[in-house]
Amino acid sequence: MFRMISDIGTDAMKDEAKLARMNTLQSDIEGIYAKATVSFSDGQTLALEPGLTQLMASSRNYTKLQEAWIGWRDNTGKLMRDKYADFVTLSNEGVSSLGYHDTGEYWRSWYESPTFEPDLQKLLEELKPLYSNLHTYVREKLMDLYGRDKFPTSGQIPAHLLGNMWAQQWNNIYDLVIPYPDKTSVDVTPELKNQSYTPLRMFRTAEEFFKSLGLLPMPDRFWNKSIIVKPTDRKMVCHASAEDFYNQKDFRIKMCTDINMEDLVTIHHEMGHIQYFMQYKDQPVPFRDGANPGFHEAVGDTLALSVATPKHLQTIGLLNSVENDEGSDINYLLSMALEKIAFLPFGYLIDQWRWSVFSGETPKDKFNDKWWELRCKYQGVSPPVERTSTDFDPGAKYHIPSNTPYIRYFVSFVVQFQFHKALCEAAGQTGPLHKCDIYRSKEAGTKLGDMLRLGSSKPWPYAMEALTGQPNMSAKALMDYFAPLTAWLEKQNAGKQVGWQDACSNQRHAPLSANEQQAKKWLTEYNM
Ligand SMILES: C[C@H](N[C@H](C(=O)O)[C@@H]1CCCN1C(=O)[C@@H](N)CC(=O)O)C(=O)N1CCC[C@H]1C(=O)O
Ligand SMILES: [Zn+2]
Repeated sequence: MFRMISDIGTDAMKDEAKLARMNTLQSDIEGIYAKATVSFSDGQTLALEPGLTQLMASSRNYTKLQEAWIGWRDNTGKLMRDKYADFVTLSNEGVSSLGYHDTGEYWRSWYESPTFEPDLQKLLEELKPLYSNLHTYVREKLMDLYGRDKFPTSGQIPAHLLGNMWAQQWNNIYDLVIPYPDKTSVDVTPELKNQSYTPLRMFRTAEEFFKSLGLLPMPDRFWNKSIIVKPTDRKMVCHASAEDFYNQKDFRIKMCTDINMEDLVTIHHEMGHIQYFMQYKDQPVPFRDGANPGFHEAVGDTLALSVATPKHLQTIGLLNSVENDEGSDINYLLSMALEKIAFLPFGYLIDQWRWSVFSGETPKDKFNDKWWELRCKYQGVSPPVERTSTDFDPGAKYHIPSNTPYIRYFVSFVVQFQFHKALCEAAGQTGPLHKCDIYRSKEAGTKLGDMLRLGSSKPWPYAMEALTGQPNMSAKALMDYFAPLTAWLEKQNAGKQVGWQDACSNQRHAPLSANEQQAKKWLTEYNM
């Protein structure tokens, strides 16, 4: 039932005036986020999409990145803190009449599991070694590029250097960390541009993958009513989304599509929601949901695990040659780790923060301290500049002002590898999981479609068992997928300080002395 009354549901809020106040606060907060831009010292003013997103992805100028990072937070979160605190109070009052202690408890109830929180913690712990090894490898490369004196002695990576406004996924710094530069590079963004792909062609390419599995095509109304490019005549929240109009025929995507690989993956993500909406459209309305919210997030990403393979990209003409050697393999696995492994602590900590706010554990004057306590501890990222309690950095991330729960993405990034493994088996693929492409497999499509059609009519362990043969969330498929990379990273990091201290320190590393620089240069050349 999460979808129908995901915020509170009007029927839950007895007091009309309080409901009106809560909705006003929510729309004020969303309005701040929607209108925010950053004006730079050089006179340039950028909106989040495409300007700031492209800058965070492609700039290698430490100071420019820092200016964008601070400016975005000054013009979003910093303006929301007090309103958000009032919103939390009213949101909790709303759910208390539904019988929940607070909004966080209500949101967790959608997973229908008394062990949901410890299960999540166990998954994160299982995945921590792989994340720590990736973090260490990336940190070393960034220290070489930006200088050790920019990095805290406690081991975190400054959050503005990871190619993304929130450091949530690091795929945009792939070129800075690529293990074997002379081997196949999987980034097809240049090729998308060379072949003058348009947003529509990107959407048609995604649809063709779904149809190749025997899944449902996008209906005409979808193509007529969706908005897939940033409108020039009016303001629109560009953050990509997919909506179900609950009339069994109207399903739409809104997205300011940029011509790059990241957006091609996002298109699959959004189209995965549409496919789910359509597959369960004949269920009674209360069952027109995902089996749990994480399942809804995992559909499109699961298919994108096939689409992103060099083999598939070659099949659709976006990669002209595929080399089958260890170096190309590691290059590919690292690019996937920058998107999937890097995300895990981020996907976990957003609602750890929010649940602690809803429960009352984190009061308003501790909002930002708690946020950086979690970011430093779980994600191993640090703020580029000192933060104060009047900052409100959580508010700089879409899902906080839009009040969209986030643990669903952590669940999705785990279960999508279970789904991928099950569909690869159904498709009769036997090689390593990261090379599997289920393209054109009707067996895989039937298996997935059968699970999607259930909607939320069965408990999610039933749906999980129907698809994968067992009822639990498990990190095993994800670990199997990345196994070759794990071994390679451990070798790369041998002798290095792996990991970071829980708390971020303000102290930075001393710069290398001249002869230390020289020694490092020789070492690097020698290792080559
Ligand atoms: C880009 C994506 N946009 C969301 C999504 O598609 O989930 C949008 C905004 C919030 C909910 N939403 C919807 O479309 C829902 N209506 C879907 C549904 O009905 O369940 C997004 O936010 N992502 C993708 C990766 C991680 C996360 C991020 O970018 O941080
Ligand atoms: Zn989604």
